[in-house]
Amino acid sequence: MIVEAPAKLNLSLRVLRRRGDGFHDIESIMVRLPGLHDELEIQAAENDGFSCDAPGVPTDGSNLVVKALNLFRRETGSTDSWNIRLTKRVPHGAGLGGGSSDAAFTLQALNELSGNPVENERLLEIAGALGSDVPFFLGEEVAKVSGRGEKLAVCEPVPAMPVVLLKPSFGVSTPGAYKAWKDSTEIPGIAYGSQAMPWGDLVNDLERPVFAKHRMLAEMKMWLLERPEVNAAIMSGSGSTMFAVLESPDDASTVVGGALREVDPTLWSWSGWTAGVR
Ligand SMILES: C[C@](O)(CO)[C@H](O)COP(=O)(O)OP(=O)(O)OC[C@H]1O[C@@H](n2ccc(N)nc2=O)[C@H](O)[C@@H]1O
Ligand SMILES: Nc1ncnc2c1ncn2[C@@H]1O[C@H](COP(=O)(O)OP(=O)(O)OP(=O)(O)O)[C@@H](O)[C@H]1O
Repeated sequence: MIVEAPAKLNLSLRVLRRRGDGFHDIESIMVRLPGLHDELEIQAAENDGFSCDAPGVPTDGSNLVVKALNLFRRETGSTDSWNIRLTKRVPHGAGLGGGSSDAAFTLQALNELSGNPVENERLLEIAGALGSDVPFFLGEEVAKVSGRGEKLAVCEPVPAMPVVLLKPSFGVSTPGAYKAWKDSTEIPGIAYGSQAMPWGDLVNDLERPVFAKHRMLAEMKMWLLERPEVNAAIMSGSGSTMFAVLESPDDASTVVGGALREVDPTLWSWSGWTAGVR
């Protein structure tokens, strides 16, 4: 079975409060990027096997795909063995939920290949144990997420939008971003507030802690906001990816070319459409 595991963007990310368990309650509108996805090849085998082609992504038991397999087996008592090959296309440490998506789609595929022994509700609980972004990938392509990330709700229609993603060579630690959130301060002159879109606000409360540590991300955001082709620009998740909502998909190469020339020639970039109402 070949499975695509898409990335996600946070169109809005509000951090509400720190919880007693060390996590934070959030409210976020999350959207998949169907065109930017990892690929999982899952086959029945004599013995378990896992391979991954990307440098910097663990291939041992700490990989979220292996963790998903182990949790699925513990849940079902299944003795089946699987060989899983992961081809990474979503950069990691990027705020794009790459590993989380891999875990969710591994869970879903194993359940299907095993005759659906695990009910959806229980699958969501297992997903939540794998990580806060994992449950989102078992639901709709656009969803309102709350709690730690395990509560999914239907959200108002969001249009599919043309976007450009730009990521510097460094990643951002998600735990570090949340840890720094409460006491972080704003850099003067940087726009942190929400940007009004026809369907709602683009805003990310983790920009404040992350920009305090990585000023170039703040400067990249301001550079994007000054471009006539860009309607809005914001960081996704805990970063380091910044994304711009474009006036037209035809402007993508102009924006990317300008960023490579004027911001950072080593930027990773991707352009395409978010999921949503066409
Ligand atoms: C930033 C987002 O990606 C936005 O979608 C998510 O909130 C984070 O999702 P994730 O990377 O799957 O996060 P997890 O792997 O569950 O948690 C990593 C660490 O981030 C912090 N964390 C995560 C989620 C959350 N709601 N509050 C937190 O404080 C915790 O220190 C946690 O130990
Ligand atoms: N299958 C996987 N793909 C990518 N990273 C993985 C995977 N399994 C474990 N990891 C580890 O988990 C870390 C975070 O992975 P992931 O890509 O989900 O986070 P992210 O891109 O920062 O997304 P977000 O910040 O939105 O959660 C990686 O830096 C890597 O070390």
